[in-house]
Amino acid sequence: MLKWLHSKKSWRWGEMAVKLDGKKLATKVKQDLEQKVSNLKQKGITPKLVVILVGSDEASQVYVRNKHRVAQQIGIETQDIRLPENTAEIELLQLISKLNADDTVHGILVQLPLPKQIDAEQITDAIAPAKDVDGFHPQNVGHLFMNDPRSLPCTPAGILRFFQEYHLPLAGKHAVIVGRSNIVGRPMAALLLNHDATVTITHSKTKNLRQLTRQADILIVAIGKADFITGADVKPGAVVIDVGMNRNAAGKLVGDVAQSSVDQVAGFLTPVPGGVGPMTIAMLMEQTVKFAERSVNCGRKNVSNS
Ligand SMILES: NC(=O)C1=CN([C@@H]2O[C@H](COP(=O)(O)OP(=O)(O)OC[C@H]3O[C@@H](n4cnc5c(N)ncnc54)[C@H](OP(=O)(O)O)[C@@H]3O)[C@@H](O)[C@H]2O)C=CC1
Ligand SMILES: Nc1nc(=O)c2c([nH]1)NC[C@@H]1CN(c3ccc(C(=O)N[C@@H](CCC(=O)O)C(=O)O)cc3)C=[N+]21
Ligand SMILES: [Mg+2]
Repeated sequence: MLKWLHSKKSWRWGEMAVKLDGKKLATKVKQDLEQKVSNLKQKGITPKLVVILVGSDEASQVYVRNKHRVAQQIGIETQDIRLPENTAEIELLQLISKLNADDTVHGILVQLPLPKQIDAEQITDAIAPAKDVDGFHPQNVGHLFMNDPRSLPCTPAGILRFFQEYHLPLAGKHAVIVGRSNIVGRPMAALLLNHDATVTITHSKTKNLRQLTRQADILIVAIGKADFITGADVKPGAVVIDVGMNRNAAGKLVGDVAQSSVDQVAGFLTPVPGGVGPMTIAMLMEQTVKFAERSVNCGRKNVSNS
């Protein structure tokens, strides 16, 4: 269905961009996963994801709730661990070490951002690479950059899935990424490079950033500033991926892209909500199931933390 949509489409002036429908694609991913989970359950294995949330950040609570809801739809077991804002780093490290050693746990996710007394790097380093569903552990980051990925960060993985589903070519395309965070911009760059795109990474110190975005065949925007990219910054026909999640003055969820103006220029565009967000969660589920499946292939019931 989505494939058909794209094959009939070529971009023309004055046409609106094709919407890259993350909600729909996530539903498809989830249906495939339901089958895989049911196969695993017949072998006596229930995929299990543990999500840890420290403190009471409001946006984080919404995302964590969404993760549990989607897991439940698919049949993935989740454990919801809430810790107070003033939790000490050592307590969180001890909890992670316990979960690393627990053979019934296939994936561990510590929701970011963390309160300031906790060093996020210490925490990502502590999660066993084989249970690192976020792909944030330095070992997994290294594998990704060496084009031998073991665990992919969910947001870049979800974005890649759009290109595959809609048959949008990557090889030789100029991809410009706005933002260089460890969770989106940097791993996205590595993933696109692995797929033979020519990648430019831009950030707050970049000079003439909008001259670069206008050259992009593929534009990925992940900075956290509403309406940062407008139609004037986009090459006609480009694929534009809006990763941003911002609340505007009216309390409405908006991305980093001025959607109505970019819609007139881009060939393809992800909406907010219903674009990258649902795909991020779908990829988290997919990774959890993969880790659980690997535990079967190892001839044991569960993955060890080595
Ligand atoms: N839909 C989803 O699944 C997800 C959405 N998000 C959303 O994406 C957005 C980005 O998140 P995240 O990557 O964690 O962001 P961070 O805040 O960690 O990083 C922001 C990046 O944007 C750059 N930046 C900030 N302002 C500008 C500017 N004016 N011009 C150019 N670059 C700028 C920063 O540059 P510098 O490095 O120089 O400071 C930095 O690299 C947020 O809105 C977040 O909520 C995030 C993860 C998943
Ligand atoms: N360890 C860790 N891993 C993450 O993957 C991680 C994280 N920390 N911290 C925060 C960011 C952000 N993130 C989102 C996930 C889902 C939606 C999502 O479901 N968005 C919906 C709407 C949600 C709403 O209505 O507010 C949508 O775009 O349609 C958004 C953002 C994961 N992140
Ligand atoms: Mg979205």
